[in-house]
Amino acid sequence: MSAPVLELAGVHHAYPDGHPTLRGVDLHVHRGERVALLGPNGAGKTTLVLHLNGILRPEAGQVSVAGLPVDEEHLLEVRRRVGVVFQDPDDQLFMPTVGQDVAFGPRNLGLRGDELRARVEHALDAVGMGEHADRAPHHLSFGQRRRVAVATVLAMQPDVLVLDEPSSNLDPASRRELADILDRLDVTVLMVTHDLPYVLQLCERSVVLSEGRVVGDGPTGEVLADEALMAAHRLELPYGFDPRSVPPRTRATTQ
Ligand SMILES: Nc1ncnc2c1ncn2[C@@H]1O[C@H](COP(=O)(O)OP(=O)(O)OP(=O)(O)O)[C@@H](O)[C@H]1O
Repeated sequence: MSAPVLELAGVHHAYPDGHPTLRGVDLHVHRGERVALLGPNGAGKTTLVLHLNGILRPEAGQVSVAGLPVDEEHLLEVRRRVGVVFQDPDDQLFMPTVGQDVAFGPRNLGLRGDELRARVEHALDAVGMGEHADRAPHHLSFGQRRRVAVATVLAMQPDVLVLDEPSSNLDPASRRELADILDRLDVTVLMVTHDLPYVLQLCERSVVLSEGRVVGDGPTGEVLADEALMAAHRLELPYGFDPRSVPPRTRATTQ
């Protein structure tokens, strides 16, 4: 089996106020996997994500991406390889047009001309926004802005796409459209979410984080059917939703 594309080993973290957030997290994600990171409010999910691209550093333990330690020396390469789509697309869109926003990252990598144009087109097409390259991001709907935020990350051709609450604030149609888009992408995914039906649809594996520790990790159908685990960590499926009624998502991982 090849080295994991994401690896956290014994990761501890506390914010400057001393509040401990991660208490010895071990997590391996292999290429091709789609993993949901679940857990109650305050479990440490966003804190964990911020360790993947070096915004936060562990007090103890190691984080590595595609075999590279997340440290000062490897930061640029790590940030190319892990693309994080934050919850608010407006944190990621700041250029006058959609096309310029999507071009921003690859341009910083040195791409120019036809190569840059092709990269932008491909990323916008992947999220169904190819027709909108010349529009101003602030003229788009929230759902369209979230898709463009995904495209800004895809344009970097990351090894891992990390999504923080991808379905939040989307109407049902936009939620479904984004699920279809994510389902078609051929990239390793780590998705932080409270939307458990989304997880059943998109992620074959689920990891449960609670009070800064991994307390569950397994096939999504099994994790969500574990009533004791779910109740202990404030995870609730919509009323009447039976995780066993959804066929388990299976994907071949390239290991
Ligand atoms: N900048 C900060 N300074 C101090 N404490 C923080 C900071 N950011 C988060 N925390 C605390 O760290 C803990 C973990 O927060 P985090 O945002 O990682 O949780 P989460 O699992 O992503 O929660 P949610 O599901 O609500 O988004 C919480 O107790 C939170 O109050």
